[in-house]
Amino acid sequence: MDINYESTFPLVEHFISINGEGRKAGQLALFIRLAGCNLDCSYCDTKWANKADVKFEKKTIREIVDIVKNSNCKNVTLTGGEPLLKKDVDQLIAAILELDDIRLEIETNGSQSIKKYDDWERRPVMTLDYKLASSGCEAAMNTENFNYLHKEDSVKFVSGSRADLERTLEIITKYDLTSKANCIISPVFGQIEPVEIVDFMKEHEMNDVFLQLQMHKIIWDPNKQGV
Ligand SMILES: C[S@@+](CC[C@H](N)C(=O)[O-])C[C@H]1O[C@@H](n2cnc3c(N)ncnc32)[C@H](O)[C@@H]1O
Ligand SMILES: Nc1nc2[nH]cc(C(=O)O)c2c(=O)[nH]1
Ligand code: SF4
Ligand SMILES: [Mg+2]
Repeated sequence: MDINYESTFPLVEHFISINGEGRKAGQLALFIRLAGCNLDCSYCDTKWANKADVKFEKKTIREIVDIVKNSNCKNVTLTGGEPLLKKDVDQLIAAILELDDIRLEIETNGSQSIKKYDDWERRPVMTLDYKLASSGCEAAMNTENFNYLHKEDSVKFVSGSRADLERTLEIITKYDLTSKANCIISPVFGQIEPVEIVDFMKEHEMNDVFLQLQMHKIIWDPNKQGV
């Protein structure tokens, strides 16, 4: 792929923290957060980054690659907002993957196609949300994406109710998702007790599914930015 290193992206923040979510939870990671989203999930903890008037810095691919190099982090998470919406994001992804020894994860909301990455020689790891009813955005889900999952990818179900958990089970079963990728259930923070999720997993013998709590919201104030 030809990479135009002068292409720019709206960077709202970048920081090093422990990854609080997903299969790399607990490891240090550099987070690169881009502004703007096509969805408006009821529970979104990053609504500020999606506002039309959010403050951002226009950063070129060259500058973002420098941020990655200078971070000395092996894990890099590209998030937002919705990172896959951005024009030329594939060039940004390819440029980061050109660096040695970098594990790149994309946090994506499940509405954007991941098909085109399927045959990349080096491909980022996808953490793909399936938005449930309590998000208000389930209609936007692109289930064709389930055909393009790789084993190291994750499908994340952020659940806020018993109805969300039942739908999670239905979707995992219908698309045989545990055989395709890691399946993760995470509570909508503060909306459902984690024990209710564990009880549901036990009740339905969901042996191949991971429960995940957003670790950064336990370590720091849940509303703190930049962690
Ligand atoms: C802020 S989103 C950005 C990436 C992308 N837009 C998405 O939704 O996957 C990153 C992750 O945070 C999760 N998230 C957002 N608000 C949350 C909340 N209140 N409780 C639990 N998870 C939340 C999302 O579901 C998503 O998995
Ligand atoms: N510590 C920490 N881990 C995270 N993993 C995914 C995040 C995200 O917002 O995409 C996130 C985040 O915002 N903070
Ligand atoms: S898709 Fe992600 S960033 Fe967009 S509103 Fe939902 S949780 Fe927030
Ligand atoms: Mg977050």
